[in-house]
Amino acid sequence: MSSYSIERAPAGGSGAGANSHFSQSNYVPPHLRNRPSPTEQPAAPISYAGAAFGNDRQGYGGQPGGGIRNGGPWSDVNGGGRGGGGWNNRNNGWDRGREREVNPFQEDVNTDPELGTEENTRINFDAYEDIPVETSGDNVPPPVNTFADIDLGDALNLNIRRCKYVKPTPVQRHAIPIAISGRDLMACAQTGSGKTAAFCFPIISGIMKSNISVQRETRMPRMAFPLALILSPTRELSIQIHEEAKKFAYQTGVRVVVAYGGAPINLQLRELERGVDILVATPGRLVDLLERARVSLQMIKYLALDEADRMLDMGFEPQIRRIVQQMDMPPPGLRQTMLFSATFPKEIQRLAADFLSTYIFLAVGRVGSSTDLIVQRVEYVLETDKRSHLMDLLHAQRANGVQGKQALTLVFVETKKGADSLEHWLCMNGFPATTIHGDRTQQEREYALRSFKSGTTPILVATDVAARGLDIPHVAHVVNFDLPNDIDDYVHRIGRTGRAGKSGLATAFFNENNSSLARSLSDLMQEANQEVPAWLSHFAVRSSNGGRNRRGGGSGGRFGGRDFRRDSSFNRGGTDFYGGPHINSGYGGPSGGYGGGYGSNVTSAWD
Ligand SMILES: Nc1ncnc2c1ncn2[C@@H]1O[C@H](COP(=O)(O)OP(=O)(O)OP(=O)(O)O)[C@@H](O)[C@H]1O
Repeated sequence: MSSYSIERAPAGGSGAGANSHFSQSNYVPPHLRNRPSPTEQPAAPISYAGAAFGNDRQGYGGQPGGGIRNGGPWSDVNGGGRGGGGWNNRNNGWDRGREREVNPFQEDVNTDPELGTEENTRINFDAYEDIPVETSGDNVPPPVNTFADIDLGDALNLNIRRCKYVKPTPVQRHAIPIAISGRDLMACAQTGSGKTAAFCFPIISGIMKSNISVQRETRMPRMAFPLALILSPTRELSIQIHEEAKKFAYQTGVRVVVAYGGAPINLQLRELERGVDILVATPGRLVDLLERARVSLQMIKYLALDEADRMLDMGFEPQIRRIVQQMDMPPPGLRQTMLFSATFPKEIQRLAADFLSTYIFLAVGRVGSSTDLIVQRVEYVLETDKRSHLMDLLHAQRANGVQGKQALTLVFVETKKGADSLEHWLCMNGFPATTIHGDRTQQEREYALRSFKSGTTPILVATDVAARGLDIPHVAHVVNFDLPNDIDDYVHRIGRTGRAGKSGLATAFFNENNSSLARSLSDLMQEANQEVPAWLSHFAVRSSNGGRNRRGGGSGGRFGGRDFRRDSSFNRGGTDFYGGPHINSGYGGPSGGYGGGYGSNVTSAWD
């Protein structure tokens, strides 16, 4: 490995971030881009009304609990106020003359950012310290130990302190310097380990520091020209990323907008018209906006796919190809592309290489592994006994005083109908529950999430729509009432607990119908130092000739997280995906790799 200095990043590097001159730039906040040139119209004097942080809009009309925090983007527009545009350590956020940037920290607003004594500082970082890290690719920039080791800009640094992030998590330590240096990145790190910030910080910082021309936008005033696009597979996850990104971008002058299906498009169009730097979107709604010619991707400098393996699997891949390859987005090399997930089957890695330019592969922990912060239990339960078994678990929790807002239970089922019926049954039996799945309206889905988060209904019955990415504080227990067919889906589901250094419990109901998962489940549990019941090991042996899943259950192969470019079978035919074997491995992983083939589980696009 040749070491790489961020300060010495070449100005003409492969990605957009390579233009990281840290000098004062000509960056123009989006609300000013359709105006005459800044030289003709001097910036208004800064008059940020820092004390008033109220929001004069309500969430959904008539819905209880529709406060600002959980109101989602349908309620995040405030009224008047005035402030100054600005970037980096100028001290203000965007301002359209009519509108002031809402403070996303809300009740934290008067908290001195220096006083980092609250929730996120209690994160158990020791839990992450001995995690093996693998990086591969050319000239991998070295990791950092503190946020201060990277010049992210004063305004962003202040927001990091407001979030009470005292130090970077391992994926942030490695991924942020890579992304800041302008390199494309495929990053894999365990659930709940801080991947959102790992791609948001470099994007926000890059936009703050960049020289962006306003030329193209002035030609088509009704069309939005975002500089960064963050795609995610579900509406709720896009909403969450938007909420996070708004916190990180507060008073940086960088404006973040969200667009997702199921919500009125007119409101989203209005938000886009007001200007957008970072667009967070689900693929279906974005295609709609592109077809209406209300968004152009020609100025995209940063593309991030969250849950990238899901975004590139069979349910979404055509839409993603359409957005990334068939519209007006700059090609790899002219944009910077970052792919993040906790799981990355090799077949998907190979596909993903189409979207990347000489990228760095980063794995923090083994690809697809679960964190050992989660205690995993598997119980043999016949289909007919599942309800009474769940009831026993819930009664036991109640008897132990584990209930209410501080101990939420998320129950995964296979079907939407099953979700509704289980929810009804739980409510009838004295356990307030709600449900989230694809047959509910978006309003109902968001309301259900709020009701769950607030503890009003401390049980949420969900399909896989809630399996990925959702960061819900206080989920103490995940129950796989119906196990998924794919071990990666299991990893994401149980990852709704045990996040950010906190511990959690995951219970799975297993029976003959789940035989094909036995091998990979028992391997996964073993790897995470969990107790594997003897009966599950028997199932694993029995099913290892017939089972088929991503980890190679059928082939008896070991699962190992690593860069697919290191696997010679993927390099047959003379394609050099790799561009030089510069491999830094914190652990001597075997070369087995996935190998069982990517299952033919077609998942529908959820947005
Ligand atoms: N440096 C940090 N210090 C403290 N808390 C952090 C830090 N970075 C992230 N967090 C918190 O950790 C939690 C999990 O982060 P995040 O949702 O980004 O995880 P993730 O890796 O994307 O998970 P998933 O794979 O499930 O999507 C969030 O509540 C976030 O605010």
